[in-house]
Amino acid sequence: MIQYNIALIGFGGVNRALAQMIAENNDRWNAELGLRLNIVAVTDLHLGSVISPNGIDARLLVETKFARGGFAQLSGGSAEADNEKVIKQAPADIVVEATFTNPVDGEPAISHCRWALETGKHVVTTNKGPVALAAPELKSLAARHGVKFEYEGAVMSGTPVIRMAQRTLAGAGLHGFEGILNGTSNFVLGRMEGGLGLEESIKEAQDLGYAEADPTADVEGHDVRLKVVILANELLGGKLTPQDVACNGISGLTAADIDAAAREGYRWKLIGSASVSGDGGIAARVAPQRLPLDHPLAAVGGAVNAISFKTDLLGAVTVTGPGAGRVETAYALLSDIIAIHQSRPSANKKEAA
Ligand SMILES: NC(=O)C1=CN([C@@H]2O[C@H](COP(=O)(O)OP(=O)(O)OC[C@H]3O[C@@H](n4cnc5c(N)ncnc54)[C@H](O)[C@@H]3O)[C@@H](O)[C@H]2O)C=CC1
Ligand SMILES: N[C@@H](CC=O)C(=O)O
Repeated sequence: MIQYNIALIGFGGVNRALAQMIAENNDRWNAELGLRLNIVAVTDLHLGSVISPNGIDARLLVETKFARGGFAQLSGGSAEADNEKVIKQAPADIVVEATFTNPVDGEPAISHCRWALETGKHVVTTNKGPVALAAPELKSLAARHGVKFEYEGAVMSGTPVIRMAQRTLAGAGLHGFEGILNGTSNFVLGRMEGGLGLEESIKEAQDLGYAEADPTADVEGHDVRLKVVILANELLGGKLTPQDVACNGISGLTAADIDAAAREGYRWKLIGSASVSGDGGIAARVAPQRLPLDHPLAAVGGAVNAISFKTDLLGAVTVTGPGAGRVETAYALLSDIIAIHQSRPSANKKEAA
């Protein structure tokens, strides 16, 4: 059995859900995978920070109602969120970055990842900022320090599309994709079809843990734009920045637009897409589209996402699954940790034997 010490950066919906999973599943993971997770540090802008080399009881972390600065009441705790100290000094093997996504410059999450990798710690993250805006730098930093930078949850939450496409569509001639890549806007469109207003629908998505800290990023398409950049760069060999992706969200759609589409046998969906063009460039965009009801993406409802990969050998390969949610996204972090566990040299030696 291998025990991984982990540091949680940000203690909002996703990292709390991961702590809850740890409280409930360590014994099963040990039996099935030969690993256990031990939380040795947590830091959060509002709650403060705590380092405890022997481990913090995951159940106590999720069950305690901490007030602002409340980590000060824990042994080794402080009311200040000293992220740099926690990331550099905590005895963690893996840093779990789940602070807010900053779509403009990716900070402070990019710095969090840099500090971790530079001090020889693996990083797993659901934060789209570092992946969309600094992946080449962070991957090369990871390689130089012999650690991993993993980010499956940055696109489609717990639905494993990045690793799946990289590994199982290799050689199929992937040349493009289109998909529903934002759970909040898809949920909101569905609620508006049912007669609810935009603001009330967004509020529901927030309560369910789907929306970004600033939900403008969801409804204006900025979140999908980051995901399109990530997929185009990871899977199509692009070097896109968000500025390369034309972007329109759903905030301009009115109840009348939605009703008219329904009467005419269509449904509005926010679609992110990219394709390799004849000259080898990549054309990418985010825009609401009116899809006929028999289109494969038209039936995808709620916070579910779907992506259709366009390949030479298989035609379209469509994957659908959760696109947002606290537990769903925490699962992506777990899947990254398992990927790190399974890629360790001794695991590979065992497989080869
Ligand atoms: N909730 C979801 O369905 C999904 C979320 N994500 C991404 O995962 C990340 C976390 O999401 P949630 O947990 O839902 O967000 P959240 O808003 O519930 O939690 C973020 C936490 O980070 C803390 N934080 C913000 N800035 C900080 C800083 N500088 N230092 C320390 N703590 C800081 C906040 O106090 C908050 O507790 C975000 O980047 C989000 O875009 C990705 C996929 C799905
Ligand atoms: N706010 C995002 C969360 C996942 O990336 C969404 O709704 O899809």
